[in-house]
Amino acid sequence: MRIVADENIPLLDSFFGDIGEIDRVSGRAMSAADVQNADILLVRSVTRVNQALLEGSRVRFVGTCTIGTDHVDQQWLASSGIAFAAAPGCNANSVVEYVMSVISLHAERRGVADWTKLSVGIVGAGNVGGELAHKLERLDFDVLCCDPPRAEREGDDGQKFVSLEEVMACDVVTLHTPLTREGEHDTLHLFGPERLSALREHQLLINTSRGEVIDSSALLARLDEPNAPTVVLDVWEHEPRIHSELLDRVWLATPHIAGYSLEGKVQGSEMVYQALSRCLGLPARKKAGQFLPEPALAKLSFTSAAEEMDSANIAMRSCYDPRRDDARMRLAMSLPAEERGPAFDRLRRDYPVRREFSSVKIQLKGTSKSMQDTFRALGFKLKL
Ligand SMILES: NC(=O)C1=CN([C@@H]2O[C@H](COP(=O)(O)OP(=O)(O)OC[C@H]3O[C@@H](n4cnc5c(N)ncnc54)[C@H](O)[C@@H]3O)[C@@H](O)[C@H]2O)C=CC1
Ligand SMILES: O=C(O)C(=O)[C@H](O)COP(=O)(O)O
Repeated sequence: MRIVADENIPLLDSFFGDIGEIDRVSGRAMSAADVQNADILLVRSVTRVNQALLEGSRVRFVGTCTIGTDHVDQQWLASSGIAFAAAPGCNANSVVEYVMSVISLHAERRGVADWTKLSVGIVGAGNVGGELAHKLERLDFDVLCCDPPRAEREGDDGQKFVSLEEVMACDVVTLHTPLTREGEHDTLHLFGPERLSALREHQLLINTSRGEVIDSSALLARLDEPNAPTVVLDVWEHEPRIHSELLDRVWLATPHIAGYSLEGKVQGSEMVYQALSRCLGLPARKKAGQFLPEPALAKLSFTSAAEEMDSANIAMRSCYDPRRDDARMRLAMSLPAEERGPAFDRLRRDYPVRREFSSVKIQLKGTSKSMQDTFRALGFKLKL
């Protein structure tokens, strides 16, 4: 069995080595010639998987080790009898931790002593948005969610959803929809000139969904106007060749790495390994957890002298500080124009190991119940 795989998929040998012979290729540059003699194709989000790539090949299974599937023509795969699997939810927690870290930095920057006083509006309440809402509610934030497809499916029996306009009145507006180009609720340029003009100076707009959910020319124009909102972008139109003027105008800019915790990436590989094993009728005994190394930061300790929010900020930022990704991104994007695309991809290929909050044990000595609840809600393990 011949497997062609994006070289950036972690643990290829560990998960897939005994299923077939693996050829590693660049996901971004993958061509029809690369996959011609493959039986199995494993990708991440940067490979367009469609008729042009696969027609005439032997490929019978395609797996993407990502949540998003907008790069895959699933209709064509189904009509060609090619099995397909994605990794829903694999890196949802990583994105949630990115957003929580951004919100905590924003609160500090704005002089908001209690970050839970910021209302948060979530657009798209699936695996990422739903988990984010859950964590924020546990922390006592006011959260509003807009998800018309879920609202229609679940009716009055489900969770309460509000309109996009209501969500857009929140202090923080964060986008977690898939990129869809057709249908009643398509999201391509969901945030165009009109919606962007409704956002005000005190508001924070975060996009970790797909770049094309925001019209970047309209955003650029809006950011040049008075009373523009603060913007954080992890995803960009036309990656890896991003709009560098936009980069100059956003507060935090990161190279599509919100989902890049080690846990998230390895779970993506595991979920596709499970799906492929099912498809081939093989036992699937390997688990992501067995391959995760010991974290560099294993323990943090706070005493009764620790202040709740300061301690939570220290803990979150010791695990993950988006400002470091922003600094690396700005440095890379200061290269000459023709070198920026490859530099964007290098930032992603060579991404440093980032562990999730759950990898750190927090020791709390004589601290309040409220402080313990905060750490638990953030996802840290407690050692009392
Ligand atoms: N920046 C990054 O590193 C990452 C980005 N992503 C992106 O985040 C997206 C969301 O991920 P999940 O939550 O796991 O997906 P999901 O499929 O579980 O949830 C998406 C939700 O958006 C809702 N939705 C669809 N159209 C909508 C609209 N017009 N308005 C409001 N809600 C709408 C859906 O009903 C669904 O509940 C992915 O599709 C992917 O594009 C995912 C992982 C990492
Ligand atoms: O899972 C998704 O969806 C994502 O956006 C991934 O985190 C993107 O990672 P790559 O596939 O581009 O490595």
